[in-house]
Amino acid sequence: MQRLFIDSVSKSFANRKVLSSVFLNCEIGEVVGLLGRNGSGKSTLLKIIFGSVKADFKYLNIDNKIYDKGYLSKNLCYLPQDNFIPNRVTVAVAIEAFCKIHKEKLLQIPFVSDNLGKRFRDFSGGECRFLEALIIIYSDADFILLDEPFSQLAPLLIEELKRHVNDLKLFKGFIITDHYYKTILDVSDRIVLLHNGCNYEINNNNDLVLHGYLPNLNG
Ligand SMILES: Nc1ncnc2c1ncn2[C@@H]1O[C@H](COP(=O)(O)OP(=O)(O)OP(=O)(O)O)[C@@H](O)[C@H]1O
Repeated sequence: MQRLFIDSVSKSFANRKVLSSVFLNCEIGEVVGLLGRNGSGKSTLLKIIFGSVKADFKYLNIDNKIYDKGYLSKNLCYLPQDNFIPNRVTVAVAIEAFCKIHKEKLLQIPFVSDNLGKRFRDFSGGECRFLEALIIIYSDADFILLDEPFSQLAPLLIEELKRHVNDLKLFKGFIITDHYYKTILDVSDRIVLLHNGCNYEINNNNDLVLHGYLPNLNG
């Protein structure tokens, strides 16, 4: 079975423990939603899996091989919180760099095929985010990490992006974090919450209240 898991993750910044013995796993065919309050360590955890931040300790296993940095598996793609495709690059060149296996499907999306020759600097912030997210979702990697893919998108594009994640999860495993928590609840097969440096499996809204993510509106 194709599976990514990371275990025993601990990470401190300047003596402040952000992650403490965290576990997260993802299989092909599932979307794992990662929730947590501001500063709970969601981005740090994704960066540790990808390999751009070094953990104090971790055990990372992708398809039964141990990795120090996930990107070395060549089977992991990551959408960071900030734009990552340089402004002068065209949509066509960016697609060429990331997408071969699912390229034809990506080119069937009108907003993509209509704008192949345009550079990223010619799009609005939300349009850039949408395109970057699509390119990562349709990349060749089996495991996809998405850090706030919905954050700059208007409702129609959020719905469209959710559809693409759903279509591609036949071939891939996704770990997605965002503060649009209802969208995360909609698109995910299971939810993991980071709180006080630890991971919690979430089964319903009450669990989100219990672990301090949602306010308790019943007093
Ligand atoms: N390079 C760094 N140096 C020092 N502290 C850092 C660094 N990166 C992250 N932190 C701290 O680690 C904590 C977790 O940050 P992280 O960005 O992972 O949180 P997050 O859950 O993604 O937050 P948000 O939802 O607000 O984006 C924060 O308190 C942050 O200030």
